[in-house]
Amino acid sequence: MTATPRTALTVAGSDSGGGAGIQADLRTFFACGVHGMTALTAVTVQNSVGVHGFTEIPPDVVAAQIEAVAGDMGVNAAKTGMLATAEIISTVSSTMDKVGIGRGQSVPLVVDPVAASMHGDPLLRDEALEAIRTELFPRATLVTPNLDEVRLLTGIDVTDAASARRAAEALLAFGPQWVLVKGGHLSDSPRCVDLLSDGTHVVEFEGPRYDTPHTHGGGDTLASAITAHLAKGLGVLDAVAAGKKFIERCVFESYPLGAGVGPVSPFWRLGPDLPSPVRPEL
Ligand SMILES: Nc1ncnc2c1ncn2[C@@H]1O[C@H](COP(=O)(O)OP(=O)(O)O)[C@@H](O)[C@H]1O
Ligand SMILES: Cc1ncc(COP(=O)(O)OP(=O)(O)O)c(N)n1
Repeated sequence: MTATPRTALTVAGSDSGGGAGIQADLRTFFACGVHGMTALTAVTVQNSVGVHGFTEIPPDVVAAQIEAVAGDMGVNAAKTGMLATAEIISTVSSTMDKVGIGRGQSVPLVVDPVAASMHGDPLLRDEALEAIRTELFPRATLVTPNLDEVRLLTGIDVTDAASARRAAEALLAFGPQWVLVKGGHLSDSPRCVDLLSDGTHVVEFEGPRYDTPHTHGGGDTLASAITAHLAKGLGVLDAVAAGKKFIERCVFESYPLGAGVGPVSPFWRLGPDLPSPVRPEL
């Protein structure tokens, strides 16, 4: 018997293609060495070419999943991804308070404000954006929007470092402790720069931009790697630094699958004997 591992909870939707959503979160938690737990919010019909529809889980069932694992197994850090509706967002927000997860409580909460897939297919009902701003963001230790989500949430079009800083300030006004503005979509930029701010510290995490179309699940993988490192006891700055290093390599190791966009790969972390695009014969 070994020691009890650290635990991370993801509250998110299922991607039937296995590259994003709860599947990406679980494989990232595993690769980062924490025990992953799930509260499913929606079932998407999804593959490499897009999201063909989704069905939500009843809010009381979402709450029951969170309470079941928090009460019995304990949660060291949590993240939210696709939440689909305003009702689910409200229920998740109040349940997080009830079980002691989120800003001002002992367990950190990472909020990835998933609104649409990379193909532009909606993953959030239109009326739910306001609930993300007013109910979820004030409870977040860290929020991790991509540039499309920044535009939806603040109206700010991020084109450079100065507008990324303005966007971070606008997002901090909704009440999260930290904001990470992800720069992956600035495809004109030769480097991928993610800007982290709590209003006092402003840090740019800069890395290479790999020339690959296969970045499905990148946002989920980054947010869950950060969550895993928070679960292991790192502070936000160190957890984001570790998450950025992790996602860089996952993008480098991404692989084609299906006719469209393939997923980023956390397999590299698990050693040379596991399936990896660098060993295509497997
Ligand atoms: N081509 C790439 N090469 C290296 N890192 C990338 C690449 N594309 C995105 N990233 C990184 O992956 C993470 C997710 O970024 P982004 O694509 O902006 O979010 P999302 O997947 O939510 O749309 C960020 O850390 C970003 O810098
Ligand atoms: C079920 C589900 N959740 C989230 C996403 C979006 O994931 P993300 O990591 O932002 O990746 P891309 O959509 O950019 O590939 C999803 N597609 N499905």
